[in-house]
Amino acid sequence: MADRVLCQELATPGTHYRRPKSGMASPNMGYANGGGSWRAAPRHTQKQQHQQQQRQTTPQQYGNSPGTGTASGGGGGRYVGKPTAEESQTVESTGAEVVAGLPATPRTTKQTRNKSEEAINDLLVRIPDIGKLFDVHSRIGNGTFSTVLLGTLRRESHLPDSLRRKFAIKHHIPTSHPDRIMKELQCMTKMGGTENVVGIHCCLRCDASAAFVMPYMAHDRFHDFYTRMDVPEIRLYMRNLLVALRHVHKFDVIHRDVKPSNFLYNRRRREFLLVDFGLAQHVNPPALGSSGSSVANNNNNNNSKRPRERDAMETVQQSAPADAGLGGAVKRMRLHEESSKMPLKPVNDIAQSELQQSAAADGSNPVQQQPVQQLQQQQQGQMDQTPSTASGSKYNTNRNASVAATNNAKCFCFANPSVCLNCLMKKEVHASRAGTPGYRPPEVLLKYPDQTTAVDVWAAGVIFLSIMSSVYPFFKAPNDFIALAEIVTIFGDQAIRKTALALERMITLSQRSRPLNLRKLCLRFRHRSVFSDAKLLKSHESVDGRCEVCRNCDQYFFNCLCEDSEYLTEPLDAYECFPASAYDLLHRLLEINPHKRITAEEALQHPFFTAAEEAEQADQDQVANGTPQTRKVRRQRYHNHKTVAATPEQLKQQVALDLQQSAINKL
Ligand SMILES: Nc1ncnc2c1ncn2[C@@H]1O[C@H](COP(=O)(O)OP(=O)(O)OP(=O)(O)O)[C@@H](O)[C@H]1O
Repeated sequence: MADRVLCQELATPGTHYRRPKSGMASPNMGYANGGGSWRAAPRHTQKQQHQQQQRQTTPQQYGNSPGTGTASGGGGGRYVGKPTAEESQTVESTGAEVVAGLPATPRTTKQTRNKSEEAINDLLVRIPDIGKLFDVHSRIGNGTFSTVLLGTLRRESHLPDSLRRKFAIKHHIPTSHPDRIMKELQCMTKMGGTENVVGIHCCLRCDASAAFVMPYMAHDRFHDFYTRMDVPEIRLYMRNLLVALRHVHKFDVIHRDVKPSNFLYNRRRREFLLVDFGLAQHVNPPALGSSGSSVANNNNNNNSKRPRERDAMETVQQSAPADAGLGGAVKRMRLHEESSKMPLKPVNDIAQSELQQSAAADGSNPVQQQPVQQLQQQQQGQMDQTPSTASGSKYNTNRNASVAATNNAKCFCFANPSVCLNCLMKKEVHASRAGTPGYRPPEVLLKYPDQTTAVDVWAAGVIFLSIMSSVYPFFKAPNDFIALAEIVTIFGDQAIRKTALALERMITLSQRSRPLNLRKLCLRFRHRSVFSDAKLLKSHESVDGRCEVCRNCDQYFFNCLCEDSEYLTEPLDAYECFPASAYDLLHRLLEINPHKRITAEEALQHPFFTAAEEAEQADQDQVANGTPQTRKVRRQRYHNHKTVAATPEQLKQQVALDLQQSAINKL
């Protein structure tokens, strides 16, 4: 059982540590393997992995060559301006540089340029109207189900570059299901264009191909800024992300794919944009109680599927073994049930709708307390999940006839090469797992059917964790079981067990694991070069060259990350760069239990944001009143914010102090 998996880079790469002779696990050990035992990952291997990762994420640059964009449009497609300073630093999620103006000297390889041209040609051939309306310049993003290209209006081609409006044209691949495209479109028309949520200008369709025309936002690449932001900028980034989520959640919509590449950020202009509603889903309305009555609602979850990274709806009984065994190669795409079939609006209707912010947001969040889940059981080698109770679940399927009779029946699967009859008779559980690996919350990994907007809040927490720890991606597991094990490693087994119980899921773990301290984790990662220094190890080694390793976190004792560490660890205060409230917010965003997790709305009221806002306000007031002490006050506040809280108790006290401080500031 792989319930203790050290997340990536926990063992610090780059320094050579002697293996402890005590026989304890070494910090050089990285992932647990599929069977749950620790697999040694020597430092050089980790380094290689890291380098490989770096290579994978090395920016590919796609400039638009002067010839692009003219496939069907004659000379009008040439885009011959120079990039502005701002534009030339913009990037796309796959690492491609988006040169919004024409690069004087294309900096792309031939291969990437070809890909960009291929994408342009493909779009213009499949939807010829695009070529009549737009000059398409380059590919700016490439996802599983779409390619995003940069376009400008042909009728504005006579204007100087700086005056030509830019558009992001999202070209859906023809195999994308119309319902999925329709839902994405509906999300954007209903919610977009405000509060950092991407809007849509129009949608063009020709036969099986569809393209969205969205406002283009030049943006920076997460890779380039996540380690460079100071606290005010982190605050700004997180606030804007939460503002976007609050807006989306007001519509009872779960974005389901919150990750850095879907939250665009233009550092210079301080602009933000949440994009990609391809996996968005409506929160299930409250259960009707009677068996089988809400199957259609449940089916709403199945609205979007991604065959590669993002796996959407699968039945619990099918999903995990295939994933685990085949590394994600086998993906089922059960596209669309009757509830999601809606006629597409005529193109013109959509084109005219310039992002009305019409839909009333009542703010209610019908987070339903889920009725009892039906029994289901899996034997996955590493982990069993068995719902603890049985009764009238709304997720009945055609197998529901004998449910009452079989729910409490004994299971005979164990040690048998087949699923026992009793288990075969159990109802299927439909739980969406749409989303990007690494950002899936515990409830998704536990296959809890009644997922809410808390799914997005967890993902925001993972982004925050990446920023605070300077580790991106933070979680990187090959399948959902290891993903869950990574979470267990950090948050401890108790938290997961309790949540599983609260969600009426059962999780069996082979060993216990105490939680790590998030502050220690962040600072230890952030300053990995310091804490992994060979000299530091040397200074802690005994005369015979041994150094004790913590059995729980597998770090050398002086770097122990455990919440309740029994060791005297290296002091971290000197390296502190965050206010205590940042850790508190991180804890709340990454609350294991989705029912207890903070909402985006609440998070925006957290002292991490409010204390700073009020401090700023007080500063402004003082300036307005001509008080000469502004700088001193600011310094004092900065000092306050730097105050360190080492334990959870101190952390709470610190947050209370922050609150007090903000109350004083108000006065
Ligand atoms: N409005 C926009 N302005 C600028 N760039 C954009 C815009 N929309 C999308 N992009 C770029 O295109 C990339 C892919 O867009 P999007 O996520 O919508 O496509 P996708 O096919 O769903 O991708 P993925 O499968 O990776 O999520 C984004 O990460 C971003 O870099």
